[in-house]
Amino acid sequence: MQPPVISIHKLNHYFGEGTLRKQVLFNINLEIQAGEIVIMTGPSGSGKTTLLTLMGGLRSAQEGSLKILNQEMCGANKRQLIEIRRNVGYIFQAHNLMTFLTAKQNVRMSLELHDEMINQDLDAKAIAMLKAVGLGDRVDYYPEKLSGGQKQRVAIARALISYPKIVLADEPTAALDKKSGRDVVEIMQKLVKEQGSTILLVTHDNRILDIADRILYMEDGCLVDKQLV
Ligand SMILES: Nc1ncnc2c1ncn2[C@@H]1O[C@H](COP(=O)(O)OP(=O)(O)OP(=O)(O)O)[C@@H](O)[C@H]1O
Repeated sequence: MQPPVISIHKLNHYFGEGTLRKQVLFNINLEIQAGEIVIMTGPSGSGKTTLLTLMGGLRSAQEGSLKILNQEMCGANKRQLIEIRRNVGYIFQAHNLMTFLTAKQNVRMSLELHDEMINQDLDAKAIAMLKAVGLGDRVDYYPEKLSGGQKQRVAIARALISYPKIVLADEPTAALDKKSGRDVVEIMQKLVKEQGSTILLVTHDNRILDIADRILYMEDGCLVDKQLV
């Protein structure tokens, strides 16, 4: 059997220094296998985003063990964090598209960061990915000419075009109406299953819980067992 994509053991995390130091994650234990769709939910301030950013190598783990693709992130240096991020696709609530680039250029840009892509037809790859998210007729549009759902689909195309092993999504439907939110998560679900990626999605949106293989519930910095569906 393959090792888990993410393996967390007795993880604690703190913000602040000295007397202001505050513990926000408490004894987190978690394993996520390749190909799983995992949704994490729970009250505001419970620590979901903090855990997500640790799992994406966006901040370094302080105490306990956090392995991403078998690489220990606890005490990792900047170079190791950057290295691991190459395997992760990020999708945020605010899609963070570059307003001065078209949909195609936004998607293409994420491939330009990969050395092995030099000499490949990046435009063709970006267009194919935009088609996969249903935006084949919008490749040359600037973000301001796209709806919220369309912008989020560009963000998905941008995150998935490099076939990341791990996809992290933080509230990807928060700014969307019911129909667009549903479309967006179904596209994500389909593509990550096709690519064999693992997805971890943080949400308050109860309407999308059914796409998950597993639901985690976070409360006061702890992962708790709770039957949700
Ligand atoms: N950079 C930071 N510095 C200090 N405290 C922080 C920082 N980021 C988060 N916190 C605190 O850590 C705790 C967990 O925050 P986090 O954003 O992880 O929660 P969350 O469950 O994602 O909340 P939400 O659902 O509202 O996004 C909160 O008490 C928050 O105030």
